[in-house]
Amino acid sequence: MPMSTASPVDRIPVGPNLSMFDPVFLGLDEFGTPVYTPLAYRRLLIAGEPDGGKSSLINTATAHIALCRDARPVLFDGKLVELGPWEDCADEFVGADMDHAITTLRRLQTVMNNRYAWLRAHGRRKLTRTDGVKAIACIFDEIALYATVLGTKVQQDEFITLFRDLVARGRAAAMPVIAATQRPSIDIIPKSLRDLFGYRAAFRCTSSGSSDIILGDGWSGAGFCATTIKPTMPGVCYLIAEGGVPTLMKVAYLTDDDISTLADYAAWSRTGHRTTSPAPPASVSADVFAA
Ligand SMILES: Nc1ncnc2c1ncn2[C@@H]1O[C@H](COP(=O)(O)OP(=O)(O)OP(=O)(O)O)[C@@H](O)[C@H]1O
Repeated sequence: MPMSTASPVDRIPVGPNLSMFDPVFLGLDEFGTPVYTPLAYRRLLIAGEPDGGKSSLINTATAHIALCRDARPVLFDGKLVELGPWEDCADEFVGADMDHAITTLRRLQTVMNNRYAWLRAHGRRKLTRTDGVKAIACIFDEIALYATVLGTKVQQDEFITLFRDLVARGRAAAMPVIAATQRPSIDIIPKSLRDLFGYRAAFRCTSSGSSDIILGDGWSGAGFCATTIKPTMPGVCYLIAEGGVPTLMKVAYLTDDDISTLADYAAWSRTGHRTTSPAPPASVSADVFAA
């Protein structure tokens, strides 16, 4: 059968078996070693000044999640443009709408409670790959918008309470959280919330205090400070993992074209509908996406 005209789908290697429980390639460390982390049980905080490269990390993670058969992405993006390309891959996409944000968080809390009830009934402590339950990956960009700008004070407080509960309890229920902010300040990321994130990425900061708010107290004094990342080094961050030492790394970069191509493919593999053209090429069999 002749190949159909080249389309975005043709350029993507078919990978129908990606799993939320597989390690995700995030980038390279300063020695050129690939940095991988599984996301299924992670809470990842991404913070730093504007233009530091937070979007590249959030998009790299979102791309993996969108391509996983066992993941259900729930996206919050008050700015609409960061996660917007992935909307067709998401179970729920929340924009600059506080009512929608709170309703969605309440639904997530209910699902989380149900998952905990199931775990308890089965004498288990956490969901695993073999349970056949999909991970619900909750991705927020930018949290400050929901926590301080949109809606009323009462709504912002409810948002923060529900968000904190999701971050605190989501892990065992296979409901990982990835949250980004360009405001690494104590009012947006109080220590009690920061410490719930086992993984934290500090992109360029303008003060050692901001860097410590992300990485943890004392790291700037120990020589790990995101103020040393120059404006000419977008995509470079310090990544700290539970109990470890911050690693300087450069995150993988997806161009806007890469993102739209991947999102198109992921949307088609999930829904049968393309985001940018009507049908997948005949050269790609739908069988490879069977559960
Ligand atoms: N990993 C990377 N490699 C190379 N260039 C990068 C990388 N990440 C980001 N950049 C460059 O830096 C620019 C700003 O990056 P990005 O939009 O991700 O920053 P940001 O921290 O998300 O900013 P904002 O907070 O304003 O959304 C990008 O347009 C891109 O040109």
